[in-house]
Amino acid sequence: MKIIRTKADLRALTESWRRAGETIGVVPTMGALHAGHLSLVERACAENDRVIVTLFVNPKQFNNPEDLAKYPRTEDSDAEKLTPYGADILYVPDGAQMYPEGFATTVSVTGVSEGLCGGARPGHFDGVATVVTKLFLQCDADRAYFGEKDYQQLQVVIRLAEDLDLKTEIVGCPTVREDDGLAMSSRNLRLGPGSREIAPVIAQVLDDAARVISRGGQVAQALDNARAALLSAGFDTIDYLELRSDPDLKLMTRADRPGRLFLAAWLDGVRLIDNVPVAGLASVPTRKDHPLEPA
Ligand SMILES: Nc1ncnc2c1ncn2[C@@H]1O[C@H](COP(=O)(O)OP(=O)(O)OP(=O)(O)O)[C@@H](O)[C@H]1O
Ligand SMILES: CC(C)(CO)[C@@H](O)C(=O)[O-]
Ligand code: BAL
Repeated sequence: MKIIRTKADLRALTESWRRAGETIGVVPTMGALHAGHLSLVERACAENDRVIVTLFVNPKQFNNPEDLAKYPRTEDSDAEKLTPYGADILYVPDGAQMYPEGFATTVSVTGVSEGLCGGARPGHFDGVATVVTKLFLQCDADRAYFGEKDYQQLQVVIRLAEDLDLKTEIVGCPTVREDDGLAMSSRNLRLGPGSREIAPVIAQVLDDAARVISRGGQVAQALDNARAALLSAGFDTIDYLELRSDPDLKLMTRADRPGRLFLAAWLDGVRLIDNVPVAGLASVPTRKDHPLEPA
């Protein structure tokens, strides 16, 4: 696997692959690779002739300077972890390659980017949409691979690829979890040992709430119970815990169609996110069954 740092070197390679009629898959990352990322790389290698993994900690998607400063940077071990997978290139552009002086364009997606992480991290999805559009074009990508752990991001990217008539097909991949259920995430590295033990409560409360809701239980009550369980386990703040329809991410107050529960919460100064599917009910309980449920 070659490490490439400039757009010009990348272009020379992608053009030679194109001349040979080869397909190109891209896996955008911010590094600190774990088995979640590697599952995307494995799939990309199975479905494309050539694979580019990108590593760029994108300043435009961080609304919190401390979060950006503390983001893990582990290029050498990332390159080592990728070696057995057969990716062709690790593309590591710097800020000047991505945002040269005078850069003045933002890609902004409405609708699916609103609320959830878009509400809690103002400007975040503009930064993501702008950088992934550039990465798809720089890599001349036929396919791009994204994890469902960042489900709202996946929907934002699907929308922008369709709206901008990009040729890149967006492939969503399931969330990879630790044995105790915690969704793998680069930010997990920042949890102390005590917090690491508490963190899987996120997956447990989401699973419990999803089960209650898909059996017809009241959404508001299930979410209140989940919030109480998180706070008593030691989480400091809950940015959001919401039921949204899937895939348009509209707020739902009952599971009358397929939906997802979305959660972002702070533990030990680290912001963790997760989501789980909620099956739509075949027969929807009426307002009479649940008089306290909001309409
Ligand atoms: N546990 C996971 N399972 C599947 N895909 C994942 C997982 N974690 C991250 N990804 C995907 O990997 C890609 C790159 O993500 P990123 O580099 O931000 O890693 P991350 O672990 O999500 O880090 P962060 O701590 O910033 O959330 C994204 O498409 C993301 O959805
Ligand atoms: C897609 C992405 C690499 C864009 O910077 C980032 O948001 C991420 O790692 O999920
Ligand atoms: N995993 C999404 C990238 C971010 O948190 O900024």
